[in-house]
Amino acid sequence: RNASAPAWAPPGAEGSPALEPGAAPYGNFPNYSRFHPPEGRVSLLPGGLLRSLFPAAARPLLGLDVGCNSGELSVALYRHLLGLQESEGSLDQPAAGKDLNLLCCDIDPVLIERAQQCSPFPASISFANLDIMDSSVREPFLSSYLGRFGRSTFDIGFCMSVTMWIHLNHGDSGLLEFLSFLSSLCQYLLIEPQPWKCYRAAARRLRKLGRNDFDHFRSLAINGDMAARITQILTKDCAMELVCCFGSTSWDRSLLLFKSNSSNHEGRESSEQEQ
Ligand SMILES: C[S@@+](CC[C@H](N)C(=O)[O-])C[C@H]1O[C@@H](n2cnc3c(N)ncnc32)[C@H](O)[C@@H]1O
Repeated sequence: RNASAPAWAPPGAEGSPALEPGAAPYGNFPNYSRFHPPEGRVSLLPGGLLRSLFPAAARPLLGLDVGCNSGELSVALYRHLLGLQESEGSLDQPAAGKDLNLLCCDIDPVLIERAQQCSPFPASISFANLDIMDSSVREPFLSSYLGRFGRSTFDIGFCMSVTMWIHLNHGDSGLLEFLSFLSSLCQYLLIEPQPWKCYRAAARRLRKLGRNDFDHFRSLAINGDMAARITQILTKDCAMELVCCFGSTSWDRSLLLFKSNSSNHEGRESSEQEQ
């Protein structure tokens, strides 16, 4: 690794002038998808996933992508889950027989602007600048989006390579609050947690630079096998069950799918009503 690149940067980011050390304290790397391409992760998900998770849903499905960066993974997920080919644009009918609306948010307004400009599916994928940890803003914002569909929760949430940044910036309590919030908001949750070695690298690099933003790091009691810890929190404290682990990507990260056991989710209500 090039000494001038941040240690928490994606592999291959060496020497990129856009990745100045300390320039991305939230993991808000520009061009992130170039270094951590979406294909490596979406290809782990079965194409018919939505149909198997929501066999009875007659209405459009709603998804929330937290920490979407400039949207490349969001668009790839949308295409993959609906069975659309790369060449197909917004006029094409989803082949998987499901209608999906995605709300994608990120704390970085510049990344969101880029995502909005490049989105091939503006009618179905919305990008919004939102700090998901700011409850005074997120609650009205998300309620307003859900309200447009007459809903109060999402069918599925995506949280890909985001938990470490929430954890480093907001500590153990922030991570617990974040997971609890997501589990109350989404019937299913797909999470790609960063492993602990990434934390060490991120904190070490910023410490060397004299930054103390990640003071939380030394006091984190939630540590070690992060996939196991996050699974434990979601299943013990957040009334979710682990449905599936889609395996590790070549970057040693698991894709974990959880399902809420709570009866608050409309997906369950509507499929029960339909029977
Ligand atoms: C490492 S990138 C992952 C991007 C994308 N999810 C992927 O996996 O390709 C982490 C993203 O989370 C965003 N992020 C971090 N903290 C956030 C917060 N509190 N609210 C919203 N987005 C946040 C960062 O800006 C960054 O774009």
